[in-house]
Amino acid sequence: MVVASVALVGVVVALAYAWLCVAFRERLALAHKIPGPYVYPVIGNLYLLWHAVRGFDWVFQEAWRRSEHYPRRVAKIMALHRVAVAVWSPEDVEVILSSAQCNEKAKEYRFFQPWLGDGLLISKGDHWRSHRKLIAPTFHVHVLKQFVHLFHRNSEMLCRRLEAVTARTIDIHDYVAEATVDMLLETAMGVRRDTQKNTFEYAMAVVKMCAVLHRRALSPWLWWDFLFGLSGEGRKQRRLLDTIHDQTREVLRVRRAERASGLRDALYKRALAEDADALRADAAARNPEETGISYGQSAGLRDDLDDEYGLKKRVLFLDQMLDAADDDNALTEKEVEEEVTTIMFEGHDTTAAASSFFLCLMGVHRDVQQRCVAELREIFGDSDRPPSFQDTLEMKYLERCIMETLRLFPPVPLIARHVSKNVRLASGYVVPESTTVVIPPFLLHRDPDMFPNAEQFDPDNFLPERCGDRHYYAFIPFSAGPRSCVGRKYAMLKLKILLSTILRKLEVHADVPEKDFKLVGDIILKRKEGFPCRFVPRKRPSRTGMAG
Ligand code: HEM
Repeated sequence: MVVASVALVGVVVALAYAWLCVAFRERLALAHKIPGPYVYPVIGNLYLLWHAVRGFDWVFQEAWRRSEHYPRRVAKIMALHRVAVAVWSPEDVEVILSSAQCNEKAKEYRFFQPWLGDGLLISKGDHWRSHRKLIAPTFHVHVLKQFVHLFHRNSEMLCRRLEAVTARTIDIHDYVAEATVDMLLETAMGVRRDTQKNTFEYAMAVVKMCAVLHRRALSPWLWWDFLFGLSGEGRKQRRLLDTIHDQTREVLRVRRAERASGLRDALYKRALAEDADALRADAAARNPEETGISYGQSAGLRDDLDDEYGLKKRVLFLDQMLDAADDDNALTEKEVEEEVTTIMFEGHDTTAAASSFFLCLMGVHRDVQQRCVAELREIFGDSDRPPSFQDTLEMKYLERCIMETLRLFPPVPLIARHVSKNVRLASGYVVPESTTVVIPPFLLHRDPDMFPNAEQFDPDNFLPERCGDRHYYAFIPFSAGPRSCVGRKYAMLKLKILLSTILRKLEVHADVPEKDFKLVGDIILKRKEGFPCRFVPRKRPSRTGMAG
């Protein structure tokens, strides 16, 4: 009886498999031409997921090691009729990111749905297009200039917290995560930090939520919503989402109340008054040609963040959302919540990771740190004055260090797209329709043809003369093309002000060289061991010479 049942199941599986092979023969034939690890019948490459039991840092290291087996920088994995293709040469990445047929996020992003709903990161079609048109102008550089003093004030507050723990080894991520949430609240959302409860709790809930999504993506038995809902991970997700969505609702409540009491833009106006001198100096120095804030050779790629409509309307992100909901009925209440939740996530955890990697690298490369400090002393002398927007344009070496950090440790280590029609890559392979294409900036950025000594930390990789001839798509920490990061200029400005303020006041020390970082390719790239650093107050330069 048992034998007969097993035989019956075997026959059903074999027939179903044979049917899939026939029904999807074109897709499978194209997929089989792409190199990849050995594909077993039925389970395909699913066996690779069992490596997850060895830990997620191990999965990341293993994928990195195996990528060396594919010199054309294309590889596929498959199971049944489903195919995923990874591409990490600039030419192939360009084909995918610039193609209108590849504008849709991969199906796997559905795991974000309970968290972000149909927010900009995962939405598609006309919904995405109309929301992007509303949101992009609120991150135009002319809006961002208003934020300089708010970024600085929050950076100073962070420095005071770091001064209270000098000489102790701390996990700097815990500190910058809270600070980057506070900055986001005070700038894009226009609400004062002190109107919000516990932003640290929110920041930590986001970190844990990314880990839940990562574990789910690597555990096929949790892909089914029903089973996931019953699992411990599902329960954890529900608890974390309560904290995260509470924060969104609280932000909306406060800003709505301010608008109702006629305090719209109050924060901005108050901040203007507080920092009027710095802003006046900034305006005087403003060069209309200079939109500032570059991000490597990708600066040559113009997109909707460069359009001049940002000049006409300088509205904060959250006010733009509320105007669209209250005045124009262009957004529903739910849509506003989803976009706020999306920006709250994308806008802080990415910059927290970038700052944490940067500070750890500075702590190890003391000579590079010294050059950053020397540049800051040229800009500010020995004055404590706050930075202006113009100052941030002078921070050329610091900018190169930030970009080199984003090259080696891109906060978003994987980008994934759904390809709706067959797409021929520059390498000649054809990605079949209905495929997930994965782009790992982490591997792309370590291409020795694009970056000599690709594994070394070398800020000179971003000297203008080295960027000139490099492929535009060789460095894409913010992605590229129509779905590029809407907050990239905001991020670069925030990073420059936050990191320059820290380096002006504090020396940073770290002991672990980057080759020993245990990386976890989570939704946002992290280190398994955290980001251990020590801070020491920086001595002021003497009149006769420079102190350390
Ligand atoms: C160092 C900081 C940042 C990095 C490295 C980064 C990176 C990225 C990347 C790679 C994408 C594309 C993701 C994908 O296609 O799956 C993206 C999208 C996005 N980012 Fe960022 N980001 C950063 C900061 C920010 C900030 C500060 C904000 C907002 C304030 C933001 C908002 C967004 C949004 C809304 C999208 C979705 C855009 C769309 O699909 O139209 N990001 N980001």
